[in-house]
Amino acid sequence: MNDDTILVINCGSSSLKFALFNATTLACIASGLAEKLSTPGATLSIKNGDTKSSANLNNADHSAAIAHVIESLKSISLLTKDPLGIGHRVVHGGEAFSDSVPIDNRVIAEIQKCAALAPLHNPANLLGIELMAELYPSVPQVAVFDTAFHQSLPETSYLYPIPYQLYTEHGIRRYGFHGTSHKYVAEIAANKLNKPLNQCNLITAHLGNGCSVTAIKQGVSVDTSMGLTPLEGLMMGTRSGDIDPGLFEFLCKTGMSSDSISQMLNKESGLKGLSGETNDMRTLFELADNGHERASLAIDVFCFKLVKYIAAMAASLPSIDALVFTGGIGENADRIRAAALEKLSIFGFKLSQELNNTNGESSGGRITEEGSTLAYVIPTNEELVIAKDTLKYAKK
Ligand SMILES: Nc1ncnc2c1ncn2[C@@H]1O[C@H](COP(=O)(O)OP(=O)(O)O)[C@@H](O)[C@H]1O
Ligand SMILES: CC(=O)OP(=O)(O)O
Ligand SMILES: [Mg+2]
Repeated sequence: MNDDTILVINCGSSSLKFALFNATTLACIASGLAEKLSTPGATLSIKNGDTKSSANLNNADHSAAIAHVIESLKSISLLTKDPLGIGHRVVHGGEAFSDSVPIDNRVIAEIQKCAALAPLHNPANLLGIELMAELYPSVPQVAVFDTAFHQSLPETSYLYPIPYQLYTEHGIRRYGFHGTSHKYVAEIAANKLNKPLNQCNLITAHLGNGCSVTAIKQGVSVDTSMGLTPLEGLMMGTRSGDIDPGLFEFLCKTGMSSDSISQMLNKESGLKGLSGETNDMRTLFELADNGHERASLAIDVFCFKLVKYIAAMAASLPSIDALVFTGGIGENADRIRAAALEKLSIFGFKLSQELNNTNGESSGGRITEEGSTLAYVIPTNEELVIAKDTLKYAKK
Protein backbone atom coordinates (compact mmCIF):
# COMPACT_ATOMS: atom_id res chain seq x y z
CA MET A 1 0.00 0.00 0.00
CA ASN A 2 1.49 3.27 -1.12
CA ASP A 3 -0.95 5.90 0.14
CA ASP A 4 0.26 8.87 2.16
CA THR A 5 -0.16 8.27 5.88
CA ILE A 6 -0.17 10.05 9.22
CA LEU A 7 1.26 8.19 12.21
CA VAL A 8 -0.10 8.98 15.67
CA ILE A 9 1.91 8.09 18.77
CA ASN A 10 0.73 8.11 22.39
CA CYS A 11 3.77 7.22 24.44
CA GLY A 12 2.96 6.38 28.09
CA SER A 13 5.30 5.47 30.92
CA SER A 14 5.14 1.73 30.22
CA SER A 15 3.10 1.60 27.04
CA LEU A 16 3.00 2.88 23.52
CA LYS A 17 -0.22 3.31 21.59
CA PHE A 18 -0.14 4.07 17.88
CA ALA A 19 -2.53 4.55 14.99
CA LEU A 20 -1.84 4.85 11.28
CA PHE A 21 -4.24 6.96 9.21
CA ASN A 22 -4.73 7.39 5.49
CA ALA A 23 -3.75 11.06 4.99
CA THR A 24 -6.40 11.59 2.31
CA THR A 25 -9.46 9.89 3.79
CA LEU A 26 -8.37 9.99 7.46
CA ALA A 27 -9.50 6.36 7.72
CA CYS A 28 -7.62 4.46 10.41
CA ILE A 29 -5.60 1.79 8.60
CA ALA A 30 -4.02 0.10 11.61
CA SER A 31 -3.68 0.69 15.32
CA GLY A 32 -2.08 -1.04 18.24
CA LEU A 33 -0.64 -1.10 21.68
CA ALA A 34 2.72 -2.15 23.07
CA GLU A 35 2.41 -2.57 26.83
CA LYS A 36 4.26 -3.71 29.92
CA LEU A 37 7.40 -2.34 28.26
CA SER A 38 10.78 -3.09 29.87
CA THR A 39 9.33 -6.18 31.58
CA PRO A 40 9.44 -9.86 30.55
CA GLY A 41 5.70 -9.61 29.80
CA ALA A 42 6.07 -6.88 27.16
CA THR A 43 3.62 -7.46 24.30
CA LEU A 44 2.61 -5.80 21.07
CA SER A 45 -0.88 -6.11 19.62
CA ILE A 46 -1.86 -4.71 16.23
CA LYS A 47 -5.26 -4.38 14.60
CA ASN A 48 -5.36 -4.01 10.84
CA GLY A 49 -8.95 -4.01 9.61
CA ASP A 50 -10.46 -7.24 10.94
CA THR A 51 -7.06 -8.85 11.44
CA LYS A 52 -5.58 -8.86 14.91
CA SER A 53 -2.10 -10.05 15.80
CA SER A 54 -0.03 -10.06 18.94
CA ALA A 55 3.58 -10.79 19.75
CA ASN A 56 5.73 -11.11 22.84
CA LEU A 57 8.34 -8.35 22.92
CA ASN A 58 10.40 -9.85 25.74
CA ASN A 59 11.73 -6.96 27.85
CA ALA A 60 11.57 -4.52 24.93
CA ASP A 61 11.89 -0.88 25.98
CA HIS A 62 10.17 2.03 24.18
CA SER A 63 12.87 2.24 21.55
CA ALA A 64 12.75 -1.49 20.74
CA ALA A 65 8.94 -1.38 20.77
CA ILE A 66 8.83 1.45 18.22
CA ALA A 67 11.22 -0.50 15.99
CA HIS A 68 8.93 -3.56 16.30
CA VAL A 69 5.86 -1.48 15.47
CA ILE A 70 7.46 -0.11 12.31
CA GLU A 71 8.83 -3.51 11.26
CA SER A 72 5.44 -5.13 11.85
CA LEU A 73 3.62 -2.47 9.84
CA LYS A 74 6.11 -2.92 6.99
CA SER A 75 5.69 -6.69 7.12
CA ILE A 76 1.98 -6.25 6.36
CA SER A 77 2.83 -3.84 3.55
CA LEU A 78 1.94 -0.69 5.52
CA LEU A 79 4.22 2.28 6.14
CA THR A 80 6.32 1.25 3.16
CA LYS A 81 7.22 4.90 2.71
CA ASP A 82 7.76 7.60 5.32
CA PRO A 83 4.58 9.02 6.85
CA LEU A 84 3.62 12.58 5.83
CA GLY A 85 3.55 13.62 9.47
CA ILE A 86 3.81 12.18 12.97
CA GLY A 87 1.42 13.40 15.67
CA HIS A 88 2.12 12.98 19.37
CA ARG A 89 -0.20 13.13 22.33
CA VAL A 90 1.53 15.33 24.91
CA VAL A 91 -0.23 15.36 28.25
CA HIS A 92 1.02 18.61 29.83
CA GLY A 93 1.55 21.80 27.84
CA GLY A 94 1.27 24.16 30.82
CA GLU A 95 0.22 27.70 29.91
CA ALA A 96 2.46 27.73 26.85
CA PHE A 97 0.11 25.98 24.42
CA SER A 98 -3.55 26.57 23.70
CA ASP A 99 -3.42 24.65 20.41
CA SER A 100 -1.46 21.94 18.64
CA VAL A 101 1.99 22.97 17.37
CA PRO A 102 4.68 21.69 15.01
CA ILE A 103 7.54 20.40 17.15
CA ASP A 104 10.83 22.31 17.16
CA ASN A 105 13.53 22.83 19.78
CA ARG A 106 11.54 25.58 21.53
CA VAL A 107 8.52 23.32 21.82
CA ILE A 108 10.67 20.48 23.15
CA ALA A 109 12.14 22.83 25.76
CA GLU A 110 8.62 23.90 26.87
CA ILE A 111 7.46 20.28 27.13
CA GLN A 112 10.56 19.56 29.20
CA LYS A 113 9.68 22.47 31.51
CA CYS A 114 6.20 21.02 32.02
CA ALA A 115 7.64 17.59 32.90
CA ALA A 116 7.93 18.65 36.54
CA LEU A 117 4.13 19.09 36.54
CA ALA A 118 3.45 15.72 34.85
CA PRO A 119 6.31 13.46 35.84
CA LEU A 120 4.40 10.31 34.92
CA HIS A 121 3.42 11.48 31.45
CA ASN A 122 5.63 14.16 29.82
CA PRO A 123 9.00 12.35 29.98
CA ALA A 124 7.44 9.38 28.15
CA ASN A 125 5.83 11.71 25.59
CA LEU A 126 9.23 13.36 25.00
CA LEU A 127 10.88 9.99 24.58
CA GLY A 128 8.37 9.16 21.83
CA ILE A 129 9.17 12.46 20.10
CA GLU A 130 12.93 11.84 20.30
CA LEU A 131 12.69 8.27 19.04
CA MET A 132 10.51 9.24 16.08
CA ALA A 133 12.83 12.15 15.22
CA GLU A 134 15.74 9.71 15.09
CA LEU A 135 13.84 7.33 12.83
CA TYR A 136 12.25 9.97 10.61
CA PRO A 137 14.41 13.12 10.84
CA SER A 138 12.78 14.85 7.87
CA VAL A 139 9.14 14.11 8.72
CA PRO A 140 7.23 16.94 10.48
CA GLN A 141 6.15 16.09 14.02
CA VAL A 142 3.24 17.76 15.79
CA ALA A 143 2.41 17.94 19.50
CA VAL A 144 -1.25 17.79 20.55
CA PHE A 145 -1.76 18.72 24.19
CA ASP A 146 -4.30 17.35 26.68
CA THR A 147 -4.21 20.72 28.41
CA ALA A 148 -4.79 22.95 25.36
CA PHE A 149 -8.61 22.91 25.32
CA HIS A 150 -8.68 23.96 28.99
CA GLN A 151 -6.61 27.11 28.48
CA SER A 152 -9.95 28.97 28.40
CA LEU A 153 -10.66 28.24 32.10
CA PRO A 154 -11.42 31.44 34.02
CA GLU A 155 -9.20 32.39 36.97
CA THR A 156 -11.94 31.45 39.42
CA SER A 157 -11.68 27.87 38.19
CA TYR A 158 -7.94 27.57 37.63
CA LEU A 159 -6.62 29.28 40.77
CA TYR A 160 -6.18 27.24 43.93
CA PRO A 161 -6.83 29.13 47.17
CA ILE A 162 -3.18 28.99 48.25
CA PRO A 163 -0.58 31.80 48.32
CA TYR A 164 -0.81 33.59 44.95
CA GLN A 165 2.97 33.47 44.36
CA LEU A 166 2.75 29.71 44.01
CA TYR A 167 0.85 30.42 40.81
CA THR A 168 3.00 33.29 39.53
CA GLU A 169 6.36 31.77 40.50
CA HIS A 170 5.74 28.04 40.08
CA GLY A 171 2.75 27.78 37.75
CA ILE A 172 0.68 25.95 40.36
CA ARG A 173 -2.89 26.08 39.05
CA ARG A 174 -5.52 23.84 37.53
CA TYR A 175 -4.60 22.91 33.96
CA GLY A 176 -7.08 20.12 33.20
CA PHE A 177 -6.49 17.12 30.94
CA HIS A 178 -8.18 14.88 28.33
CA GLY A 179 -8.89 18.15 26.46
CA THR A 180 -8.59 16.47 23.06
CA SER A 181 -11.35 14.06 24.03
CA HIS A 182 -13.62 16.65 25.70
CA LYS A 183 -13.33 18.91 22.66
CA TYR A 184 -13.94 16.10 20.16
CA VAL A 185 -17.10 14.80 21.84
CA ALA A 186 -18.35 18.37 22.34
CA GLU A 187 -18.09 18.96 18.59
CA ILE A 188 -20.02 15.76 17.86
CA ALA A 189 -22.65 16.69 20.47
CA ALA A 190 -23.07 20.13 18.85
CA ASN A 191 -23.76 18.36 15.52
CA LYS A 192 -26.36 16.18 17.18
CA LEU A 193 -27.95 19.24 18.78
CA ASN A 194 -27.90 20.94 15.39
CA LYS A 195 -26.32 24.08 16.87
CA PRO A 196 -22.93 25.71 16.43
CA LEU A 197 -20.58 24.60 19.23
CA ASN A 198 -20.28 28.20 20.46
CA GLN A 199 -23.96 28.12 21.36
CA CYS A 200 -23.78 24.83 23.29
CA ASN A 201 -23.62 24.33 27.07
CA LEU A 202 -22.40 20.82 27.78
CA ILE A 203 -21.04 18.58 30.49
CA THR A 204 -18.63 15.98 29.13
CA ALA A 205 -17.54 12.96 31.19
CA HIS A 206 -14.42 11.17 29.94
CA LEU A 207 -14.37 7.89 31.87
CA GLY A 208 -11.46 5.67 30.87
CA ASN A 209 -8.57 4.56 33.05
CA GLY A 210 -8.11 8.25 33.77
CA CYS A 211 -11.41 10.05 34.36
CA SER A 212 -12.40 13.71 34.14
CA VAL A 213 -15.53 15.83 33.78
CA THR A 214 -15.65 19.20 32.00
CA ALA A 215 -18.15 22.08 31.91
CA ILE A 216 -18.29 23.58 28.41
CA LYS A 217 -20.03 26.97 28.22
CA GLN A 218 -20.79 28.31 24.76
CA GLY A 219 -18.27 25.90 23.33
CA VAL A 220 -15.33 26.57 25.64
CA SER A 221 -14.04 24.77 28.70
CA VAL A 222 -14.94 26.75 31.84
CA ASP A 223 -14.31 24.15 34.54
CA THR A 224 -12.84 20.68 34.71
CA SER A 225 -12.15 18.14 37.42
CA MET A 226 -8.46 17.38 36.83
CA GLY A 227 -6.04 19.95 38.14
CA LEU A 228 -2.33 20.69 38.31
CA THR A 229 -1.84 17.00 37.55
CA PRO A 230 -4.13 14.25 36.29
CA LEU A 231 -4.59 13.05 39.88
CA GLU A 232 -7.28 15.51 40.99
CA GLY A 233 -11.02 15.07 40.63
CA LEU A 234 -12.95 11.87 40.01
CA MET A 235 -12.09 8.45 41.36
CA MET A 236 -10.27 6.59 38.56
CA GLY A 237 -8.89 3.14 37.72
CA THR A 238 -5.81 3.38 39.93
CA ARG A 239 -5.86 7.09 40.91
CA SER A 240 -7.59 8.38 44.03
CA GLY A 241 -8.92 11.64 42.62
CA ASP A 242 -9.75 14.22 45.32
CA ILE A 243 -8.49 13.51 48.80
CA ASP A 244 -7.84 15.70 51.82
CA PRO A 245 -4.34 17.20 51.32
CA GLY A 246 -3.92 16.64 55.07
CA LEU A 247 -3.50 12.95 54.22
CA PHE A 248 -0.03 13.73 52.95
CA GLU A 249 1.34 14.97 56.28
CA PHE A 250 -0.44 12.21 58.14
CA LEU A 251 1.15 9.51 55.99
CA CYS A 252 4.59 11.20 56.06
CA LYS A 253 4.44 10.97 59.84
CA THR A 254 3.86 7.23 59.60
CA GLY A 255 7.21 7.05 57.79
CA MET A 256 6.01 6.89 54.18
CA SER A 257 8.19 8.77 51.70
CA SER A 258 6.66 11.31 49.32
CA ASP A 259 7.49 8.98 46.41
CA SER A 260 5.64 6.08 47.97
CA ILE A 261 2.64 8.28 48.79
CA SER A 262 2.59 9.48 45.19
CA GLN A 263 2.86 5.88 43.93
CA MET A 264 0.01 4.87 46.24
CA LEU A 265 -2.28 7.71 45.11
CA ASN A 266 -1.50 7.26 41.40
CA LYS A 267 -1.15 3.51 41.00
CA GLU A 268 -2.67 1.72 43.98
CA SER A 269 -5.84 3.71 44.64
CA GLY A 270 -9.14 4.30 42.85
CA LEU A 271 -11.13 1.24 41.74
CA LYS A 272 -8.11 -0.98 42.30
CA GLY A 273 -7.37 0.33 45.78
CA LEU A 274 -10.91 0.15 47.13
CA SER A 275 -11.80 -3.20 45.55
CA GLY A 276 -8.44 -4.72 46.43
CA GLU A 277 -8.65 -6.48 43.05
CA THR A 278 -8.39 -4.57 39.79
CA ASN A 279 -8.81 -1.26 38.00
CA ASP A 280 -10.81 -2.96 35.22
CA MET A 281 -14.49 -2.01 35.42
CA ARG A 282 -15.60 -5.10 33.46
CA THR A 283 -13.91 -7.43 35.95
CA LEU A 284 -15.37 -5.44 38.85
CA PHE A 285 -18.88 -5.93 37.44
CA GLU A 286 -18.28 -9.69 37.28
CA LEU A 287 -16.90 -9.76 40.81
CA ALA A 288 -19.77 -7.64 42.15
CA ASP A 289 -22.31 -9.92 40.42
CA ASN A 290 -20.70 -12.84 42.23
CA GLY A 291 -21.07 -11.21 45.62
CA HIS A 292 -17.66 -9.52 46.01
CA GLU A 293 -18.56 -6.77 48.47
CA ARG A 294 -15.58 -4.51 47.95
CA ALA A 295 -15.98 -4.66 44.18
CA SER A 296 -19.56 -3.39 44.69
CA LEU A 297 -18.32 -0.76 47.12
CA ALA A 298 -15.67 0.48 44.65
CA ILE A 299 -18.33 0.79 41.92
CA ASP A 300 -20.68 2.64 44.28
CA VAL A 301 -17.99 5.12 45.35
CA PHE A 302 -17.02 5.65 41.69
CA CYS A 303 -20.66 6.50 40.85
CA PHE A 304 -21.04 8.76 43.88
CA LYS A 305 -17.97 10.81 42.93
CA LEU A 306 -19.11 10.98 39.32
CA VAL A 307 -22.54 12.31 40.27
CA LYS A 308 -21.04 14.81 42.69
CA TYR A 309 -18.70 16.18 40.00
CA ILE A 310 -21.32 16.34 37.26
CA ALA A 311 -23.47 18.38 39.65
CA ALA A 312 -20.46 20.62 40.42
CA MET A 313 -19.90 21.23 36.70
CA ALA A 314 -23.53 22.33 36.31
CA ALA A 315 -22.71 25.25 38.64
CA SER A 316 -20.66 26.83 35.82
CA LEU A 317 -23.42 26.62 33.20
CA PRO A 318 -26.57 28.68 32.58
CA SER A 319 -28.33 25.54 31.27
CA ILE A 320 -27.45 22.02 30.19
CA ASP A 321 -27.97 21.23 26.51
CA ALA A 322 -26.53 17.75 26.99
CA LEU A 323 -24.42 15.52 29.19
CA VAL A 324 -21.99 13.35 27.22
CA PHE A 325 -20.43 10.06 28.36
CA THR A 326 -17.23 8.88 26.67
CA GLY A 327 -14.09 6.75 27.29
CA GLY A 328 -14.06 2.97 27.84
CA ILE A 329 -16.38 3.16 30.87
CA GLY A 330 -18.53 6.04 29.61
CA GLU A 331 -19.10 4.34 26.25
CA ASN A 332 -19.76 0.81 27.51
CA ALA A 333 -20.76 0.66 31.16
CA ASP A 334 -24.55 1.09 31.00
CA ARG A 335 -24.97 0.52 34.70
CA ILE A 336 -22.58 3.32 35.61
CA ARG A 337 -24.51 5.71 33.39
CA ALA A 338 -27.81 4.47 34.80
CA ALA A 339 -26.62 4.87 38.39
CA ALA A 340 -25.39 8.39 37.63
CA LEU A 341 -28.48 9.62 35.80
CA GLU A 342 -30.81 8.20 38.43
CA LYS A 343 -29.17 10.46 41.01
CA LEU A 344 -29.15 13.48 38.68
CA SER A 345 -32.93 13.74 38.21
CA ILE A 346 -32.77 17.21 39.80
CA PHE A 347 -31.30 18.37 36.45
CA GLY A 348 -34.20 16.85 34.51
CA PHE A 349 -32.53 13.64 33.35
CA LYS A 350 -34.88 10.73 32.63
CA LEU A 351 -32.98 7.66 31.53
CA SER A 352 -34.35 5.39 28.83
CA GLN A 353 -33.31 1.97 30.08
CA GLU A 354 -33.79 0.47 26.65
CA LEU A 355 -31.60 3.03 24.86
CA ASN A 356 -29.03 2.96 27.64
CA ASN A 357 -28.72 -0.84 27.57
CA THR A 358 -27.53 -0.67 23.97
CA ASN A 359 -25.26 2.37 24.51
CA GLY A 360 -27.64 4.53 22.47
CA GLU A 361 -26.81 2.60 19.29
CA SER A 362 -30.27 2.94 17.73
CA SER A 363 -30.80 6.59 18.72
CA GLY A 364 -27.63 8.37 17.58
CA GLY A 365 -26.15 8.03 21.06
CA ARG A 366 -29.15 9.41 23.00
CA ILE A 367 -29.86 7.43 26.16
CA THR A 368 -32.61 9.61 27.65
CA GLU A 369 -36.38 9.64 27.16
CA GLU A 370 -38.29 12.25 25.16
CA GLY A 371 -38.69 15.41 27.25
CA SER A 372 -35.63 14.67 29.38
CA THR A 373 -32.50 16.82 29.57
CA LEU A 374 -30.37 15.12 26.92
CA ALA A 375 -27.62 12.62 27.70
CA TYR A 376 -25.54 10.98 24.97
CA VAL A 377 -22.96 8.25 24.62
CA ILE A 378 -20.35 9.52 22.15
CA PRO A 379 -17.28 7.36 21.43
CA THR A 380 -14.14 9.45 21.68
CA ASN A 381 -11.37 9.39 19.09
CA GLU A 382 -8.33 11.25 20.36
CA GLU A 383 -6.13 9.64 17.70
CA LEU A 384 -8.29 11.04 14.88
CA VAL A 385 -8.05 14.57 16.34
CA ILE A 386 -4.26 14.20 16.58
CA ALA A 387 -4.11 12.93 12.98
CA LYS A 388 -6.20 15.90 11.75
CA ASP A 389 -4.08 18.42 13.64
CA THR A 390 -0.90 16.77 12.33
CA LEU A 391 -2.15 16.91 8.77
CA LYS A 392 -2.45 20.70 9.04
CA TYR A 393 1.34 20.90 9.27
CA ALA A 394 2.27 17.99 7.00
CA LYS A 395 3.10 19.00 3.43
CA LYS A 396 1.75 16.81 0.64
N1 LIG B 1 -17.95 -3.29 28.03
C1 LIG B 1 -17.45 -2.65 29.07
N2 LIG B 1 -18.13 -2.54 30.22
C2 LIG B 1 -17.63 -1.90 31.27
N3 LIG B 1 -16.42 -1.28 31.29
C3 LIG B 1 -15.70 -1.35 30.17
C4 LIG B 1 -16.15 -2.02 28.99
N4 LIG B 1 -15.19 -1.89 28.05
C5 LIG B 1 -14.17 -1.19 28.60
N5 LIG B 1 -14.47 -0.85 29.86
C6 LIG B 1 -13.64 -0.17 30.85
O1 LIG B 1 -13.03 0.97 30.31
C7 LIG B 1 -11.83 1.24 31.06
C8 LIG B 1 -10.70 1.56 30.09
O2 LIG B 1 -11.07 2.70 29.36
P1 LIG B 1 -10.19 3.23 28.11
O3 LIG B 1 -10.82 4.50 27.66
O4 LIG B 1 -10.04 2.14 27.13
O5 LIG B 1 -8.82 3.46 28.84
P2 LIG B 1 -7.58 4.43 28.56
O6 LIG B 1 -7.80 5.61 29.44
O7 LIG B 1 -6.40 3.60 28.96
O8 LIG B 1 -7.63 4.76 27.07
C9 LIG B 1 -11.55 -0.01 31.90
O9 LIG B 1 -11.97 0.19 33.23
C10 LIG B 1 -12.45 -1.03 31.24
O10 LIG B 1 -12.84 -2.06 32.11
C1 LIG C 1 -4.13 12.70 31.49
C2 LIG C 1 -4.62 11.32 31.75
O1 LIG C 1 -5.18 11.04 32.78
O2 LIG C 1 -4.46 10.44 30.77
P1 LIG C 1 -4.91 8.92 30.77
O3 LIG C 1 -6.37 8.88 30.98
O4 LIG C 1 -4.50 8.46 29.39
O5 LIG C 1 -4.13 8.25 31.86
MG1 LIG D 1 -8.47 5.91 25.72
